[in-house]
Amino acid sequence: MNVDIGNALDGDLGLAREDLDALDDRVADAHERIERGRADAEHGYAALNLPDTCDPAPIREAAAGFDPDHLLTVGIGGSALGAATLTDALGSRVDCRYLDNVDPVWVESILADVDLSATVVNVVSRSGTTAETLSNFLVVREAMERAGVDWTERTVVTTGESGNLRAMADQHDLPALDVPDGVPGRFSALSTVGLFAAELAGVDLDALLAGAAAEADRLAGSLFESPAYAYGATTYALAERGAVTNAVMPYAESLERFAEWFAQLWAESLGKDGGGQTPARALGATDQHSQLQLYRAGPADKLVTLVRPRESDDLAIPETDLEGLSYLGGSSLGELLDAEFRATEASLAAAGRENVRVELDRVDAHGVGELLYGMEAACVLYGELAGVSTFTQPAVEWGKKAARGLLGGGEFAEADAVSEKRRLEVE
Ligand SMILES: O=P(O)(O)OC[C@H]1O[C@H](O)[C@H](O)[C@@H](O)[C@@H]1O
Repeated sequence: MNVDIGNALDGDLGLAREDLDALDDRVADAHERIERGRADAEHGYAALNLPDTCDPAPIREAAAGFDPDHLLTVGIGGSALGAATLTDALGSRVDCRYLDNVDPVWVESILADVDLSATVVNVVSRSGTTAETLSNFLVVREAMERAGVDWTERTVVTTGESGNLRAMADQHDLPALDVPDGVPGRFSALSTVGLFAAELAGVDLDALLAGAAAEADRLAGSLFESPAYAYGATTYALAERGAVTNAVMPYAESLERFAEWFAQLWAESLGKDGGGQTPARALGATDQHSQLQLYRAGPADKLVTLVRPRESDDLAIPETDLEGLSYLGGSSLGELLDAEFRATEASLAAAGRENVRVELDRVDAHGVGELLYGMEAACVLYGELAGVSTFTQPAVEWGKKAARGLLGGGEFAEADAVSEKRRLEVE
């Protein structure tokens, strides 16, 4: 992963090179803290050891013997987005669907769309208790029974040591993959959680983990020596100066889901104690024709992260005799995308709007391994600099308890707040 922070300097928010030089001492301290956490495999920090600790063998073993047309991953948040990011970015020989919502109309349409007798189900929940995931799984299970498919023959469970899912896997003797200790969901893409889908999809897991390992090797006690820390420190420094939004704009359709994965990573990890940075999802070049107006001319309270592969396959634009379009003929869609990327970057900079360029060599397993690991390390560094508890999500838990209380799943004070809702209806 290559990070260019030049356009983050001397813009409207006033971040100067000297500020980053001054911040670098704190980056060194934070790096030491992160390395200590990794050495002790502390909760959260253990995720940054996955390139070494993740063993693809049990994942391959769980996937062997299946040759499905469809893979239905049932999970939510960190138990779906990592896998979805990998299979979207790297392509799949299997039709991958992600049941990560409980919209009944949508769930029903997916179930109607796949051949359940040619489907593998991977039900993923670290806690084994998430209501959306377990409910969806019960629905899928019943649909399989109705279709005369033995779901126990086609289900692989990925979960923690205990919980409802673990109990079900034991009861029905289902193949089960362990979610590694100390790895929160949003940091688990490079573990059993993300890699079962990737394996079935045909992704080269060794190359993916090698890419992550290469990025891990670049972590160092200075932001000027580590692309991941350059990104984490710069986004933190800009947030301190008022960049409350971070618009992540990949220039590759295959990385659109990456922006969604990034949004959970950034929001749940850093949105604490009144601080954080709101992740916005954009796509280049498409959103140049929608959101870019705001990013260039709206409030000076954001940064734009432009992400792209340095190389990719290309498609020629045919010659044309249409006057005014001749400049396009003989060029290629790749050249056009590249020009759009650089033009957007320049247009933001010319308006004083901070932006950061993140590049990978190609959207391949190695490059995506680098990118995901790099962003996780950047996030952990930002969390250290901001002094927040990066690996918890108490605000999310609050809502989960309220919903559970409403559904009669126990007594939760949080559910009382629902009846206290203020109303001012206009009909
Ligand atoms: O894997 P699970 O335990 O089912 O959790 C799935 C998701 O649910 C929660 O609401 C958390 O906020 C997420 O961080 C987590 O990834």
